[in-house]
Amino acid sequence: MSPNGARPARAHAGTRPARAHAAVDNLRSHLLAAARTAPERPAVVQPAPGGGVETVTYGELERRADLLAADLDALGLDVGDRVILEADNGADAVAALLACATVGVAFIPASPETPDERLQTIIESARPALHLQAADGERTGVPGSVGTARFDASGLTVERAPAPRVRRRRVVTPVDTAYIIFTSGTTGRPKGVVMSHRGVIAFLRGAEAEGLITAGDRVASTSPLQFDFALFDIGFALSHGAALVPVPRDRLNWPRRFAAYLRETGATQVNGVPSIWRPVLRHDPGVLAELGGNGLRGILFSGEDFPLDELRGLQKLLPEVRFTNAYGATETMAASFTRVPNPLPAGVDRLSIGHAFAGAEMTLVGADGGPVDEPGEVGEIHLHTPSLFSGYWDDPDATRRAVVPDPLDPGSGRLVFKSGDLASRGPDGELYFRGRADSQVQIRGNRVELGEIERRIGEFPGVTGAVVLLVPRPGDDPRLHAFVTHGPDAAPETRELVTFCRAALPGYMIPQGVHVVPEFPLTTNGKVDRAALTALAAS
Ligand SMILES: Nc1ncnc2c1ncn2[C@@H]1O[C@H](COS(=O)(=O)NC(=O)C[C@H](N)c2ccccc2)[C@@H](O)[C@H]1O
Repeated sequence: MSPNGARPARAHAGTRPARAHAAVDNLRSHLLAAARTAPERPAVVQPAPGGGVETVTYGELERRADLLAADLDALGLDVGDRVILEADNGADAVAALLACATVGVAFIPASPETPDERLQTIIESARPALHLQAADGERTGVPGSVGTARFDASGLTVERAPAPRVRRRRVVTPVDTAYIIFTSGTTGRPKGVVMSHRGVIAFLRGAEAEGLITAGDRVASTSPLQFDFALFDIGFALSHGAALVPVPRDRLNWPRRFAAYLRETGATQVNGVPSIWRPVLRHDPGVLAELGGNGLRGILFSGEDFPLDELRGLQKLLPEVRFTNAYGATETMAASFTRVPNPLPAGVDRLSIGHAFAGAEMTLVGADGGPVDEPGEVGEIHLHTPSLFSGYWDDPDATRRAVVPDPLDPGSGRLVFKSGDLASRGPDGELYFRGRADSQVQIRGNRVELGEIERRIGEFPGVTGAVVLLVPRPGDDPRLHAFVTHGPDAAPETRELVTFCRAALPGYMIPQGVHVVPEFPLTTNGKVDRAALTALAAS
C-alpha cells in the first residue's frame, strides 16, 4: 500500500514486488485514522516559530508523514532497519515516527538532552542505519557507520547516505518492530525494549476502552521523547482523534509559563510523572487554581508513586479535575488506569493501581511460584496482555527472564510479563503497588520493604518526601540511608526523625543515615534518581 493508501500494481512474476506498506494494524494507519474522517481537526497544538501557538491538522500531519516516508523509502532502508529519531516532541517528530512506521523501519527515540556517550552505547548496540534529527538539531559526531539526515515540515535533508542494504523484506507486518526504547536499566547496560505495531495498537485499543478522553480533548504531554510515556501520549491523543499538546521543557519548569501555555493551547488533560507538579506546588500554587476553571479536566500520572501530601495539595487546588493513576512498564506500554478519588479520603495511605485495562489481567504470584489470592498478601505482578513487547534487543537471556510461561498455567504455552513489581489485593481484588521486587531487601536476615520505611518517615510533620536506600559498604554491612525533603518550615531533626521511626518500626528498619535534601535528583524521565542518591550516600 503506497503511503497515500492506493495499492501498487503487483510486479509481474519473477521480480520482487515493490515495497507494500501494510495499512492493516500499522501504527501509522492506527494513529492517522482521524485523517480519513476529519482531516481538518487539530492533531498537534504547539508553540509557533514566531511566538504564540500553531495548530497542525490531521491532514497536514499526514502530508508531512507521507513526504518523509517517500524520502525514507528512497534511501532503500529494509523493513526492520533501525533509525535513531532524536527530537523534542512535536508535529515534525510525530510525522517522522509515522513515516518510519509507514516504511517499516523501527525508530529509536532519543532527546537532544541524551548525552553523547549514551547515544554512542545505543548506536553500538542497535547498529542503526540512520540518525535522524530535527533541522535545528545540534548533535554532531555521529559515527561514520551511521547515515545522517535532518527533517522538518518540508521533508528529509540527507547529509550522509546510509550504507546500501540488502533488502530482503517488502511488506510491513503487524509483528514488525514499531520502536525500540532503551531504558536506563537499573543494572548494567541499557536494555532495548522492542515493541511491535501489534503490541502498541493492542494497548491503545485497551486504553480507548477506558473512555478517559474524547476527540474534543487536548492532551498535554510533558515527557521527553525517549520515555515511552511520550509515545503513549502521542498514541493516546491521536488514536482518539484528539489533539496532542507537547509541552517544551522551558515551559514545564516555570509555573506561570506552564499555566499560561496550558491555557493558551486549550489543554484539557495533562499527562506526566508526579515530579512535574513539584515546582508549581512549591513556588506558585495559585496559578493552578485558575487552570481548574479554564478547561483543565484531567490529570494522568505514571512512573512512580505520587507522594500523597503532594497529590492532596494538587487536588485541593483542582477539586473538579479527574485524576488517573496509570501503572505499567515499557515492556507492555502500561497495564492499568485507575481513577483516584478527588479528594483522596483522609485514611487512604496508598494509591490503588486497580485492575488491568480491558483485554489484560494482572495476577499475583508468590515467592513459591504459586498464586497469591489472599487480600493484603504480597506477590509479584504477572501481566497477561496482548501488548507484550517482542523482547529485549540482542539479549535473549534477559528476555527469557521477563517473558515467562504463565506460572498459574505453565503447560498452556502462553507467556506473561514478569513485572518485577510487588502488589497486594484490596477487598474488591483491586491491586496496591508495594514496590519493586528488587527493593525488597534483607537486613540482618529480615525481609524489608524499603517503601514501608519511606511511608513512616513521610508521616513525620513537615516531611514532604522520603527515599530510603540500602547502601552497600565495602567489607561491612550495608547501611540504611534516608533522604528527606521538607516543606517551608524547619528541616526535621535527625534525632526526632529516628525516634519517630523507632516508635513504629523494628530496629533493623531504622535508618542509620538521614540526609535532608532541598529536592530529590531526577532522572531524564523525571523520576527520583536513586542511583544519584546512592552515590551521595556513599560519598
Ligand atoms: N502508577 C505507578 N505507580 C507506582 N509505580 C509505577 C507506576 N507506573 C510505573 N511504575 C513503576 O515504574 C516501572 C516502569 O517503569 S518504565 O518502564 O520506565 N515505564 C514507566 O514508568 C511508564 C509506563 N511505561 C507508562 C507509560 C504510559 C502510561 C502509563 C504507564 C514499573 O515497573 C513500576 O515499578
